Amino acid sequence: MGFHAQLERSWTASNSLLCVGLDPDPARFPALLDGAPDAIYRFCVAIVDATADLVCAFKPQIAYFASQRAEEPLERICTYIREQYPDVTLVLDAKRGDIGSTAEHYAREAFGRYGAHAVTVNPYLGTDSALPYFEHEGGVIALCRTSNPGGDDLQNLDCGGEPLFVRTARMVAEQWSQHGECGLVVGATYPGELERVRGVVGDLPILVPGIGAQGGDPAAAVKAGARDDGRGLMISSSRAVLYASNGDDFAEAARRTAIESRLATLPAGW
Ligand SMILES: O=c1ccn([C@@H]2O[C@H](COP(=O)(O)O)[C@@H](O)[C@H]2O)c(=O)[nH]1
Repeated sequence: MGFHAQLERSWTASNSLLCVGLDPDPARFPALLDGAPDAIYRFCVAIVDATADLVCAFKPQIAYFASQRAEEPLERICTYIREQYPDVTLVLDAKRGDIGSTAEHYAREAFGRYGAHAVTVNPYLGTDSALPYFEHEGGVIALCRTSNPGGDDLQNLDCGGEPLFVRTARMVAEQWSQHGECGLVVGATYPGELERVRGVVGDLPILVPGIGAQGGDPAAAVKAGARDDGRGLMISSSRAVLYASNGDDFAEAARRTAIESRLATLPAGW
């Protein structure tokens, strides 16, 4: 099943726009996992089990695993999500971008090694850098207007009468989408830009990080970015859910925060 069909299935099954990000930081783990064998895997699986019925997507961020030499646990976590929660979409947050011959390997990493339904990419190298991903079934989610303030440095530069992030959205919707299934990343911290991107990209899915720890307003993100049918968004929160408690109750606390975040991101009428 392709990325878009998988995501529609996830929205139907969960009635949720919430995506939980898996950004495991052992320094913030509860004491019961301190120095424990396989702590990253156990932490992530506990979070996944506690929140899977509340989310449309999980989004592991690869740097948190690679910096801990934990790519092999990440493989097992991805397999676990795919096997135990087939209704949930798996987005690998990798933000790769390189020339085609190297991008081929990034695509094999995301879709072959980790079995992601979609992967985030940096679009800066242009259309040919994305083509190797489209040799696979998975989706390509391009950075468009990132959630950090410094995103303005380049993404808001004038680009022939429109900001670069709008030009990026247009490129993905009009050119990349001819080759395969796409989406975009727009931060919840910039609802005005999110609304503008939705106006350019039609029904394409938008991954929206920036609620929770980064302070984005979930309701404003839904209002700005949801499609007419209320779908179209994966609104992502990582640290606020993962580290809701650093006690033995971390999984229950994560679930409580995920329940609140799901409610805060429910479109009107759902
Ligand atoms: O524009 C972007 C793109 C990606 N991210 C990633 O999302 C999570 C956010 O974590 P929080 O703890 O919810 O702030 C993280 O993995 C980032 O790498 C983003 O924040 N903004």
